[in-house]
Amino acid sequence: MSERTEPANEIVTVDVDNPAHGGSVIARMDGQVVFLSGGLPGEKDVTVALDPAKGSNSKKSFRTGTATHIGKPSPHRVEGQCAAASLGGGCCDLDFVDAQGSLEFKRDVVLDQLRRIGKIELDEAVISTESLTPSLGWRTRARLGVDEEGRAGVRKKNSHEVIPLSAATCAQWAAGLVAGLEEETFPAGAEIAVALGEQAGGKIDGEGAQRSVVQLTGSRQRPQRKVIGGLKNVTHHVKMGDKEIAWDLPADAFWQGHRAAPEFYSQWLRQNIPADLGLGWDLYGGAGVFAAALADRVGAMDTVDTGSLSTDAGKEALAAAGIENVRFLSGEVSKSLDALRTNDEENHGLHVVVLDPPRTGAGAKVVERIAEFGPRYVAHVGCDPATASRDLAAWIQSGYEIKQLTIVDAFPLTHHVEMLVLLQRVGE
Ligand SMILES: C[S@@+](CC[C@H](N)C(=O)[O-])C[C@H]1O[C@@H](n2cnc3c(N)ncnc32)[C@H](O)[C@@H]1O
Repeated sequence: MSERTEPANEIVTVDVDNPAHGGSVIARMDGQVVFLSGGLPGEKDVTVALDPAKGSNSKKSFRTGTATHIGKPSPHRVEGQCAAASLGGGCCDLDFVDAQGSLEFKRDVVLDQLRRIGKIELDEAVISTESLTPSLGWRTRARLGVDEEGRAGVRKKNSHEVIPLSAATCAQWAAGLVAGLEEETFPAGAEIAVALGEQAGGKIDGEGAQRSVVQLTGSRQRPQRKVIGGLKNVTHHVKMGDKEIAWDLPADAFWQGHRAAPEFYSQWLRQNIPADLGLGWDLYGGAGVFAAALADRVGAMDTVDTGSLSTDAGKEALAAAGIENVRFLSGEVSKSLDALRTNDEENHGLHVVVLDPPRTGAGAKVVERIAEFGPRYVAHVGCDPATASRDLAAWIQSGYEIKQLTIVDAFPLTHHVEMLVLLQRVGE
């Protein structure tokens, strides 16, 4: 029997146009669009190894490929900064661009998705951008895969294969996050959640940093969890106005990825949402960070989330901070809306809704349902430009207008981006 050989990659040279959603960039080749990874906007004479045009790809008007040599690099190009990504890790797909280039890349993607998906064209005056710092070592929580030999590490891109910690670590991780774990063995196929405690502003405690390591086995939806190292919970401190609030959270509970994010987002909310409001809702509220940020701006607040670990931590944190006007509910947002209060104790109605859905977005139906309750202000936080654009279009269709869009590079080294959007009911 003859051996099957893989077809050799076709090599072409292109100039890069604009960035695309998902971290690739777009070039054109004889009128055909090429989505290529490893390139930056404006780069010229880029050598591309095209992926074989097979299956559905061959029938479509686009090809995919990888940049292998850059003739005329972007002024924003830097040496790859992540050791794990250089070995194929699925973590840092944009580790070869500086902070300014990263922010411009993400701004272009967000505005493009708003135009294409949301049919939304914004006035420059309502758009602002921000890069969270630091741009390296910004993550104090991570999830590691475990290989057949029991070694923990970064999963390869689109694969279950693991790059063991002894071979490489990820440049997103704060110093000390995974220290010593390269010498331990874990059950094959488990997931390891690890977290470090932080002071206000995301500053890490240095040598004395608290750490928690939680092993997750079994199904992804309902894993068996076991604290296998350090503390049961680590503490995150967030400054809000003249208060500093402390959250004690397990390593596997949701907390914003960038260590400066909770404080930045809280300040943004406090700057953009006026005081003296009636009722508020904090939907997909996690541990109630946004509810806490607005607690002194509203009469009362209801927050809803499916995650019981963060809900429990939120209840404790707000009680310890003396915040008494926030009520935590566990459940799916779509099924909980009718159970939420519609007035505060002084009979003021629903004035503000904050929603921070997962990457899939809230969905047009949920947005339309919330809009029926008629809040004056909506703060929509979206971590996927495509689904957020769809949700924002639904807000506009439901009678709201965008007053402010802040595009935040909250996930440096990756293509991910956060959108903080303030909407107001038309006529308010
Ligand atoms: C991006 S996080 C926002 C967390 C929160 N705003 C914070 O800053 O901590 C999304 C949250 O949505 C929750 N979630 C996901 N799907 C949900 C749903 N259908 N209904 C309610 N909560 C959901 C997750 O548990 C997670 O806490």
